[in-house]
Amino acid sequence: MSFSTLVSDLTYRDSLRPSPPHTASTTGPTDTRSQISRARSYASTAATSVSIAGEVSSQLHGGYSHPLARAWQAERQLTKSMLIYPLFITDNPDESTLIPSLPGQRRMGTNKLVAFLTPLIAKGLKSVILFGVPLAPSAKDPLGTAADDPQGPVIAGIRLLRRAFPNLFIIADVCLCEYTSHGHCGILHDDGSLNNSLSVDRISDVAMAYAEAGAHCVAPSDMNDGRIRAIKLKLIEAGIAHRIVLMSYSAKFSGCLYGPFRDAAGSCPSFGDRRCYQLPPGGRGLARRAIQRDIGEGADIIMVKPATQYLDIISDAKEIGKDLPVAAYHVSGEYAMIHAAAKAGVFDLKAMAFEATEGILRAGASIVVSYFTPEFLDWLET
Ligand SMILES: NCc1[nH]cc(CCC(=O)O)c1CC(=O)O
Ligand SMILES: [Zn+2]
Ligand SMILES: [Zn+2]
Repeated sequence: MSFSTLVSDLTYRDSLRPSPPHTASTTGPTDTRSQISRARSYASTAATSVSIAGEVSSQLHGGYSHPLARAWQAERQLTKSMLIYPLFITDNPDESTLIPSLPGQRRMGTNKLVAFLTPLIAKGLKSVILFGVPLAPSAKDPLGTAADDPQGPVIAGIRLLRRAFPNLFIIADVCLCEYTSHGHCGILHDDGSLNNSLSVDRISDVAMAYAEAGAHCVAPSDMNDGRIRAIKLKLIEAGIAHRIVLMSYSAKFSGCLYGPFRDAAGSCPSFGDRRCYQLPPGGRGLARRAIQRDIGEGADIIMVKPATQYLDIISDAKEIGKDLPVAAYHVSGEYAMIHAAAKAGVFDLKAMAFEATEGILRAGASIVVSYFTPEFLDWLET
């Protein structure tokens, strides 16, 4: 064993010795004195700077005892401009109903939007994502015709919000499941499977209609293969690609966390499930391929959804797409779980909302779609 290995080995073993007990958040004067004298004794006994460094680097609390110093430990601190708030807009203009499975969230008609959003915008709301909810059963058909109805809730909502709130960034979720009679995210073959090419044609037409109505961003959440490329090409052809952000739900996993959303949007499939077009929860490689593909097809932002069960995917997305922003959707089931657990006394709602959202940022996201947005506008200063 060489001298330097011996020294570092001794230092390492010393660091394993029990240190004097101290209180959780502060280090008392005795403790500090004993550290200094121990550090000095290392310095004076043969031990080189290696062992001093070992002793000193075991002390981490000093770097984060103050709240500001704690905040500085995060690579990305949560700010209001990172948040996107989901809005469910119904085809009944005067409707405003609480959604039972999404505590505190409402389904609203266009006549209710301005009064609802005015105070939120005053508190710093920067962006919303719109979902259309046709309530009339007659509004649904196999092609999801209502999705781009010029009088429908999304297009009417975009026009209205652009006029009422010139600084609000408006995102339109693009999918057919809210509008199809079968509740699937595309157009089907006779055997009930997705017809990918017809679906992509239709989805890209719907995206164009939202972009032309004034959305700043279109966000296809359907997962049909090739839809990003199809939308980008149509945007280019129409000469509006330079002013529309294309946000792809690239890594969207199937699972049980979308239940409250499907309640809210009335988009539960009438048969089967979404497994053949949403990713299997264990499919990390598939998610990486989907992210790579969507970047190659022209996505400007990539999204991972759900969020807290998929932090590794968010981190993969940031690594694969290091030159574009990564968004995460903290979905309805995650929100409902936090509410239910807080109500049962498991934890404090606000503390958990922060912990979950900070985890999402730490993993690599810089944009978060969150039902907690109105609360964060109260909780955050900037
Ligand atoms: N394509 C529809 C869509 N867009 C966003 C969500 C989920 C959002 C949430 O759960 O909050 C869903 C549900 C689904 O795929 O069934
Ligand atoms: Zn869908
Ligand atoms: Zn399929």
